[in-house]
Amino acid sequence: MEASPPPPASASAWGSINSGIIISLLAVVWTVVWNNLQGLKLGDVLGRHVNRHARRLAAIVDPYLTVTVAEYDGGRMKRSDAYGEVQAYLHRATCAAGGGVRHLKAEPAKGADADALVLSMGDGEEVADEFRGATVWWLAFSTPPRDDSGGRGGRATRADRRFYRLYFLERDRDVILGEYLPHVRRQGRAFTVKNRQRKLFTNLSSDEMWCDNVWSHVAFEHPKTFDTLAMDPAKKRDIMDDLDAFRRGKEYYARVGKAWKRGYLLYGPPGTGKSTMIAAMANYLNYDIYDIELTSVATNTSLRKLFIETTSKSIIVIEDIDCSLDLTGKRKKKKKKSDDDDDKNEKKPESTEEEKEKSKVTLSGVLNFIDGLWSACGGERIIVFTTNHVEKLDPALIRRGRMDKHIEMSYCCFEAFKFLANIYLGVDAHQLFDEVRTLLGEVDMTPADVAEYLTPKGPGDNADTCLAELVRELEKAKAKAKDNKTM
Ligand SMILES: Nc1ncnc2c1ncn2[C@@H]1O[C@H](COP(=O)(O)OP(=O)(O)OP(=O)(O)O)[C@@H](O)[C@H]1O
Ligand SMILES: [Mg+2]
Repeated sequence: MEASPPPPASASAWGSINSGIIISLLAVVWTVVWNNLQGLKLGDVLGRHVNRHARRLAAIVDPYLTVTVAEYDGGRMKRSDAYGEVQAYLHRATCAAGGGVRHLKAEPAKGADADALVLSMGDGEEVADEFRGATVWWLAFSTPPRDDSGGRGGRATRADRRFYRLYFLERDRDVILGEYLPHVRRQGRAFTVKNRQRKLFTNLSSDEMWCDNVWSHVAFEHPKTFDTLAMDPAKKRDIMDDLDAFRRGKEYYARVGKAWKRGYLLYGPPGTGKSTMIAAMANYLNYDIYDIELTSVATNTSLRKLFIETTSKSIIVIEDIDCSLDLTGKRKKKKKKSDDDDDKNEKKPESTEEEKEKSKVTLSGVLNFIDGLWSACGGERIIVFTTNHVEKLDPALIRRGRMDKHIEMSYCCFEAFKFLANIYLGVDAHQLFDEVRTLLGEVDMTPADVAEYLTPKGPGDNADTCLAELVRELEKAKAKAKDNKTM
């Protein structure tokens, strides 16, 4: 049986009345002296203490209830979300000067900052909190690991089992259970999102997977934002508005009965900024990125598992969807025996021997992943596909409802060029701008190439030399295009 922790000192209604009163009086005297030293008014201090001790005495006739939040509940290997949320909620009170917590626990922060520590209450520490006139106390405690698991069960059974226990008065039951606890979870989540180190996840191949781990991650620190992404300003605004509407759309999606997710298809030639756009979207929304390498996903079942293990507030990306698998418009062709029991009734795409080797995920597996029943779990996810060849994709894959917004990433227009010139060279106007405008109207050049020519390469390079080089390259491209036409 789990060892029961001592009740919180502040909630010591079960202590003897006499010692309670003596301790209370001593506490009042000490605090009055201390606060007078700090310059506070005697009346205020006395008033506060009388209130607090009156509450404690009231607790003698009004018993306490408790709610315990475990870090790992049951045999689960995944840390409980509720525990993390309570820990985050209590973070400020734990670290606050004068908050009463003297012993803190420190763990290395998972993220890019190697020096950062996550601080939480040490064992036996408690903090008080107020909510709608009710006082509650949170106590942190842990118990030794269970030794009946025979070494099974991963992290949950090898380390101390940690808990938070909430104490509150019977009379506050409704407000605490109905309002305070949801409030703690919401606030804890908001704190975590605000302070978290965003992550870029990639799926592990089936040989690398262990336990329930299907993703590995690094800190996501891509510098690209919408402020440095060159594209038609109206189009950029439209995308940002769309993302804003999605982020705020929880009630809307619930009202119309749709899962809270949105699909974006980014298509266009190489170097037009599709991957860059994904980074800008993640930075704008403050979401994590799950980058799925589809060729290392063994089966449709594994794909579903990957999806289930993603968290909300994330962008799930499949780059170059046309190259990852043979998903291109062959759904209705001949039916083959499936590698995966789950896929028995699916029509597999026709593919070469080599593709069959690696492509065990089918088109219908991907369709299910995007909008099957499981895709509704969790919510607040964006799914992004990128491709260089939109015309090759099966229409079912990219129809509205699956890929809700189709964004063409195109060759560099004059507006995008001006934007890049400003970022790379700090110029808004130049005598070569007119020439660049004419040439960009005649030849196709990607923003990636334009950005490269506008990047100063040495100490002698400046706006004049970089723009002159860009004009030269545009002229070369124009001549080449002309030659190709006449051939
Ligand atoms: N619209 C753009 N604005 C600013 N920089 C851009 C833009 N497009 C491309 N770049 C720059 O060009 C480089 C390549 O872009 P990116 O990788 O996003 O292209 P892509 O469309 O994803 O190409 P691919 O189809 O080959 O994956 C990036 O380093 C990026 O900085
Ligand atoms: Mg790319």
